[in-house]
Amino acid sequence: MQPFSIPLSRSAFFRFGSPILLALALLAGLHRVPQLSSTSEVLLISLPYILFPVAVFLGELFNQSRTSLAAIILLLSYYIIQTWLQSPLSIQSTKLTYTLLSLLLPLNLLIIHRLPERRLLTRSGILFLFIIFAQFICSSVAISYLSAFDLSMVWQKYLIGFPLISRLPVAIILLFIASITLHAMLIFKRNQPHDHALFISTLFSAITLTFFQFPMISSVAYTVCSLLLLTNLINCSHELAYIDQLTGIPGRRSLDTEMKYLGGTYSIAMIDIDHFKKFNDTYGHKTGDDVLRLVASIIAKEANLAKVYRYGGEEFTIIFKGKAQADCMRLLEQIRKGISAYPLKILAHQNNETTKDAQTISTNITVSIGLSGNHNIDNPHSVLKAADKALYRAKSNGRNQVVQR
Ligand SMILES: Nc1nc2c(ncn2[C@@H]2O[C@H](COP(=O)(O)OP(=O)(O)OP(=O)(O)O)[C@@H](O)[C@H]2O)c(=O)[nH]1
Repeated sequence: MQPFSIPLSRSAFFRFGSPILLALALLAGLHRVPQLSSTSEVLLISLPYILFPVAVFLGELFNQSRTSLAAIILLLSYYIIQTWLQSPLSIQSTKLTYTLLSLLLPLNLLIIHRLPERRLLTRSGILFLFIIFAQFICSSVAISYLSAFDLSMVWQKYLIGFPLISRLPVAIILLFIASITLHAMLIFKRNQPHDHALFISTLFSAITLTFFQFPMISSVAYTVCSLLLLTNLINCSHELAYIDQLTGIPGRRSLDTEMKYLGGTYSIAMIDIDHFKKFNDTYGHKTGDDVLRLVASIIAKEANLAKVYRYGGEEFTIIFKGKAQADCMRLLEQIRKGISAYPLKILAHQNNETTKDAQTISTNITVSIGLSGNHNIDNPHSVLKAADKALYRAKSNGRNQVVQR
């Protein structure tokens, strides 16, 4: 179950909508490309050569190797465009290079989804890079061989084009549309950072190759694309630091940051799952993880506007800004009752922790809650300590209850 408090920048709508809006803005501005000085032109042409390697490096640093691979492919395709596609497409070898690049690029970006999220220099990463290299060599050989023949008949017969809109054959435009749709569907289905990265890469390479007749299109579109990939990676690093990976809600670091800025009236609640060790021991660690995710999502949903954090282990913290202790009791009781009444259907993995051996069981869990407001306490850490003491009392009073300071 997914947590309910996903920030806008990580939502599927944002990950889908923001590149689309930028792409539309870019398309709308295509006819109005300003006259650039030669220095600005050189700078613009150089930007993707600088930004994509940075994206490869950051992707490796933040364990996002699929984003790194996408950046490598885009860097290579940009090099091909700048080196071999600056002559008119009426030249046979240029046309062949353009067609092969437009065909292979979306296919390779699709393949990346199938690769495991490992570092670049592991077996799957090296194998993929070798396949890219092999494609490059085979394409070069094919282009130099086929350039000797007149292929205009084949071109017209099989790759029908609309020269007024695009130099790209309709079949390849359709391939781009299909792969963009697929990447978009994956964003809405599972919303992983690399789904966003591959969607961006396919979208902007499609724009470049479809509207190839516009001057500087590759430099502008690839620069926007590399900046979006970098933004995606920076977002990932923030997520790694501040979001708890298991439950998807903010983690301890977020809580520590928030505590520094707490002022005025506020209250803090500490929530602890009862007999959680027993869950792990009886049903296995994976079931324990499922329970943690579920409890996090129930608390995040019920807490309304209050901020929820995973404090660590099976403990959660809620910060109620602007609320005195007494004002939080009703909501906390609601959370406690909500969790204890939840008909848990969990996959019990037993001793052998494989999904195949798992069976569904129905059970219930309870939580104990300690609450403290900041009345007469001078700093947030002491308030949290007081809430923790109240939680301890809730445990020793028999669990499944809310106790205030
Ligand atoms: N599955 C899973 N278990 C965790 C995680 N973090 C901590 N735990 C387990 O949480 C359990 C906490 O157990 P205890 O602190 O003894 O508390 P308890 O069993 O909940 O008992 P009371 O708090 O006294 O009701 C330990 O078994 C930890 O291994 C996690 O991320 N996943």
